[in-house]
Amino acid sequence: MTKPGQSWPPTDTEPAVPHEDAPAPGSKLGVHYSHCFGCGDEVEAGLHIQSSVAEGPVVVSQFTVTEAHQGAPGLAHGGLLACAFDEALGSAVGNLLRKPSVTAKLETDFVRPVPVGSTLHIAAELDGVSGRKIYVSADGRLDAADGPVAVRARALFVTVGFEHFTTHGDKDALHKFGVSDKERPKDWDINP
Ligand SMILES: CCCCCCCCCC(=O)SCCNC(=O)CCNC(=O)[C@H](O)C(C)(C)COP(=O)(O)OP(=O)(O)OC[C@H]1O[C@@H](n2cnc3c(N)ncnc32)[C@H](O)[C@@H]1OP(=O)(O)O
Repeated sequence: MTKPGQSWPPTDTEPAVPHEDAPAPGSKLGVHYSHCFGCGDEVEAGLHIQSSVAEGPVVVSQFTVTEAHQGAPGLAHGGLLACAFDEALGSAVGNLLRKPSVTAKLETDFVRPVPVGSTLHIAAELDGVSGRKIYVSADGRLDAADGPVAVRARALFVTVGFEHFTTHGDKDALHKFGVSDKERPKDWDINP
């Protein structure tokens, strides 16, 4: 992917304009799937990320690091932090554009250690769209929205069809969303 100093997005893009049905700035975003490791409320050791819509094509998320998320003693595991950014970036894409999309590429810069007990404030912004490709980036700041940057991330999401989840996913779990083998629910316009 891009290296520091290279342009981002890496290709010509159109502005990422939020969908007319996207939640308004200030809206809290709920759990998109209760078993999601990033936001799900039924995953005890999950990240329990909470997100809301901000001004601009931006979603802000908070993630508090617990002992379940350690790599070194008292410090967050880098892979866990990447996971938090995947969720925060995906939440911006899914909720603002309302197109089912999956992460194709995720790049993280770990700028400073993130201790257990600290809360990362992640601001994810849609940077542009090129066909099915959606470019999005985020900063994660320690313990306050204006705290020091601890992690930065950039990602490419690719919009997929309904069949991505029905073909590759768990059909029984999808039935929870009212998905049959043939029919897509009318309101199923973001990721399950
Ligand atoms: C409200 C909802 C909140 C949701 C939050 C959820 C956050 C979590 C999101 C995830 O973690 S999703 C799970 C992790 N990701 C995956 O499992 C995706 C696995 N990969 C795939 O399924 C396919 O590779 C993929 C759908 C991404 C692309 O396959 P396709 O066959 O549909 O498309 P194609 O390979 O033609 O790629 C489309 C475009 O993207 C480009 N592309 C794809 N992968 C790329 C890559 N890795 N790097 C750069 N470009 C890439 C590709 O070159 C092409 O560019 P062009 O249109 O310009 O030709």
